[in-house]
This record gives sequence, C-alpha cells and structure tokens, in this order.
Amino acid sequence: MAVLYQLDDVQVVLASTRGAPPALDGVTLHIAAGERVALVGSNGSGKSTLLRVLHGLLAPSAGTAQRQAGLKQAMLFQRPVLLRLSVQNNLALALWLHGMGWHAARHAALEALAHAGLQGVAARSGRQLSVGQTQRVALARALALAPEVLLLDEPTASLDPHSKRLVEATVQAYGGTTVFASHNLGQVKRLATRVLYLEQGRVLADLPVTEFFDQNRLQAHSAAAAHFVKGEAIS
Ligand SMILES: Nc1ncnc2c1ncn2[C@@H]1O[C@H](COP(=O)(O)OP(=O)(O)OP(=O)(O)O)[C@@H](O)[C@H]1O
Repeated sequence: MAVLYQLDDVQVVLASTRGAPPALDGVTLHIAAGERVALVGSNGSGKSTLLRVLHGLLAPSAGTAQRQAGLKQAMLFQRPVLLRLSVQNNLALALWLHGMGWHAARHAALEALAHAGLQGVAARSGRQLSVGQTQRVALARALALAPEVLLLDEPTASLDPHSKRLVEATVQAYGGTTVFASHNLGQVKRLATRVLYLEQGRVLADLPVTEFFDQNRLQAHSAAAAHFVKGEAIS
C-alpha cells in the first residue's frame, strides 16, 4: 500500500503556549492509502493538532512531516463555517477555488448535494441551517472536491443520533483514506480500521481496531489507553 503520510519524531509547540507542554511530542507514524484511522484521547491530547499537521496547516516545530506529492486532501473542521451565500454557491465556491469554471462548479455543487440527500437546502442561505445540516453540507463540500484523503475533526460532535447516522453513512460510503478524531468509541468501532490513542501529545497506542477493543491486548500495549476505553461509554 502506498504511504501517504510519514511523520518522524514530530513535535509541535504552539506559539501561544510556550512554556506549556508540546501539543504533539515525538509522534512517529505513517498512514497508508485505504486506511481509516481514528484518533482518540481526552480533550487537549493533540488530536486536532495531529490532523492539522497531516493537512499541512501546521508545520512541526521539530521532526519531519511528509505527505505524498500532489495528494488531494479535504478537511472537515470541528465547527465548519458556511458563507452567507446559498448552500449551492457555498459548494460551488469551493470547487471554483480548486480551479473549476463557475458554471460547471454550480452544476457539480448541485450534484454533490443531491448525492448527499441535501438538494432540499440547496437554495437556502448557508447561515440558516441547523447544526446537523451545516455539518452535512460541510461534509458534502469536502467530498465534492473528490479528495483522496478525508480528514475529519470530531465530525459528529453535538449532532443528534439521526444526523450522526447520516454523517457516518456518508463517511462509510466515501470509502477512501480517512483520518478522524472522535470521542465516540462506538463510532470508532464502526468506521475505523486502526486506532491511535493520544495522551499529552504522545501516541501511546497504535493498533488495528479489533486489537484496540480487546481489553487484554490493549492493556498489554498501554495501560493508559485501556483505562481510557474502560471509562468511556461505547454507543
Ligand atoms: N490555538 C491554540 N493555541 C494555543 N494552544 C492550543 C491551541 N489549540 C490547541 N492548543 C493546545 O494544544 C494542546 C492539544 O490540543 P488539541 O486541540 O490538538 O487537542 P484535542 O485532542 O483535539 O482536544 P479536543 O478533544 O478538546 O478537541 C492542548 O494543550 C491545547 O490546549
């Protein structure tokens, strides 16, 4: 399998937290095409920071982060922002910014919305949607770019069970390489092939999903990760 990302001893010290522990500390890993990697860990453990390094939004303070040349990535942020345009034009703008002509972009935007079952909100303002709709539109916008890798930062946080299922189904249908942060271990079980457990910027466990959810195996790799899983409800 082609290696898409290679991180070696990555450290990230965020400018505004000098003196505080690094947001990432000695992270070494690679991610291959086709993997669906879940990032789990408590608030502030470094999940978002790792996603930003993968995406190229943050450069390591030390160590190296390499990405396959020309890799097409799309990221869904924790609280995605839509512009005060129609939903269709929000998607069209993203496509246009990636080089598509405006007319074709408007057409492709509508197709992407229809594909996600969102044609009903195409004409609505991007600022007048519910939280669940905003999240689904933002995901449709990311997927409209036909990325080779989808990076998701807690894609279903604060969504109701119905919206959560719709988002999960869309991610499953996408089927490409995916890296997602999640506090929902049930979701991790449903979507991931591999799980990384982070604590204070360090990766303490990096296991295939079946091993991660086998308490004995996990315990053997990392007592901290096993303790974390025990304390979280799986639903
Ligand atoms: N913009 C920022 N400026 C300064 N420090 C930050 C910033 N964003 C995050 N941090 C710090 O970096 C560390 C890692 O945060 P990060 O957001 O990556 O964690 P996380 O695992 O994604 O947390 P959560 O589950 O709450 O989203 C934390 O100590 C956090 O306080």
